[in-house]
This record gives sequence, C-alpha cells and structure tokens, in this order.
Amino acid sequence: MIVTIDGVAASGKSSVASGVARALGIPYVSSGLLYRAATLLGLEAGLPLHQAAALLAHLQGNSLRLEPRAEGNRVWAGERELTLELHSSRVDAGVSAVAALPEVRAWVDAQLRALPEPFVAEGRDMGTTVFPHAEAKFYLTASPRVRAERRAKERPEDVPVIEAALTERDRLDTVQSAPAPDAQVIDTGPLTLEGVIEEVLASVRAPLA
Ligand SMILES: Nc1ncnc2c1ncn2[C@@H]1O[C@H](COP(=O)(O)OP(=O)(O)OP(=O)(O)O)[C@@H](O)[C@H]1O
Ligand SMILES: Nc1ccn([C@@H]2O[C@H](COP(=O)(O)O)[C@@H](O)[C@H]2O)c(=O)n1
Repeated sequence: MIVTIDGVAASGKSSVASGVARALGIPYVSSGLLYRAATLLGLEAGLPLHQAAALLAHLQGNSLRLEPRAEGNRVWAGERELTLELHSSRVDAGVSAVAALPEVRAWVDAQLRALPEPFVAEGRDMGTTVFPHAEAKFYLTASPRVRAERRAKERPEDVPVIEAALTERDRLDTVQSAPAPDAQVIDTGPLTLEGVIEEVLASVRAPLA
C-alpha cells in the first residue's frame, strides 16, 4: 500500500505523514529531504545549482541515501548524517532551483520507486508523477500567513520574512505541485495537526471497513 501526501510548502506534509505512518505502523518517505540534501551538497561543493551533470555526479559520488522511518526520516551521505542541516533558510532558498532540473528529479524518483512498500510518501508530485497508482492520495493547503506563523515557531526569522520565502518557493515549485485529480484536498488552516491526521486516517481506513 502507498498513501501519498502532497501540498504546498510548510502545509504540514511531513508532520501529517509521520502521524499517519505511525498510526498505520509503516514508514513514511520524505521526497523533499532528497532535494534538500542534493542542494546542501551542491552548495557545500560550490557547484552552480543549475548544472545538472556536475550535481548528479557529486550526489552519486557521495552515496546519498534516504532512511525512511515513521518517527522521522534521516538522510546520509556515506557515513555522514545530513538530516539536521537540511532545514536551514539557505537550503530553502536554493532547493527549488535544484528541484527544477529534470535529471535530478529522475534520480530522486528512482530512489523513491526502489523503496519497499508499504509507506506514506510526502512531497509535491507523489500522487501525480511518482506513485500515480497509490491507494489513497491527499493534498494539503493553508494560507501563506497561517503556514508562516506555524513555521516561525521553528525558525529565527519573523513571520513576514518567512511568508515571503514560502510564497516564493510555492511560485518556483508550481510546475510539480498540482494536486492529483483523485487527491482529497484538505485545508489545514482551521484544523489541528491531530485533526488533519484523523481526517487522513478516516479516509485511508474507510475502504477497509
Ligand atoms: N494542522 C496544523 N496545526 C498546527 N500546526 C501545524 C499543523 N500542521 C503542521 N503544523 C506545524 O507546521 C509546521 C510545518 O509543518 P511541516 O514541517 O510538517 O510542513 P511541510 O509541509 O512538511 O514543510 P516543508 O514543505 O517546508 O517541508 C510544523 O511546525 C508543524 O508542527
Ligand atoms: N516531491 C517533491 C518534493 C520536494 N520538492 C522540492 O524540494 C523542496 C523542499 O521540499 P519540502 O517538502 O521539504 O518543502 C520543495 O520546495 C521543492 O522545490 C519537489 O520538487 N518535489
């Protein structure tokens, strides 16, 4: 079984995916972490982020690997763990350029499709491109202000600065961020995190009842 959870930046995808995965007793898979790790390694190596061939060779040379777990995904470059370095504002600012490269997208998609089922996959194009045959699909939204207020609890920047960065990332990610036609769209704005998780679980479990 594959459940996909897509949505705009900071809409709650990874928190919801983790909660749903824990309730179902399966891992979740954060596709965004692979794009973030590719960006971090590219920045550290001083590579121009639009040069796909050099970036891909660097990723492969560093044995980049995602470890999916229900409590939180981890990302490794060989023996070095990158996980805690992937949510900086610097990575946020560069990641959409890396994610726009078709060669990098194909590399990420291949990593994801090689993972053993079952899992919950979260990102932008999980329900459309990567796992179009998923059993259940969801798409999370919320206003930019609500998302920025939530994210401000995790970042040093002020709400307006965070809101501007989120809105810009949404714009740059537009191409790969359309909801699947068969996805259930959830506006998380008026809901608690637990409320969103319950709504997803109710839909996932309905066909099994
Ligand atoms: N329904 C909700 N109510 C309140 N807070 C929420 C809700 N959903 C998520 N949050 C909080 O919003 C923040 C962003 O959530 P999360 O990191 O899961 O989003 P994301 O979509 O995975 O982000 P990104 O796209 O940047 O990876 C977190 O602090 C999370 O706890
Ligand atoms: N399926 C995906 C997932 C992510 N991206 C790109 O990665 C960035 C970071 O993702 P988060 O989920 O951690 O926000 C995101 O802004 C996209 O540029 C993607 O293209 N496709």
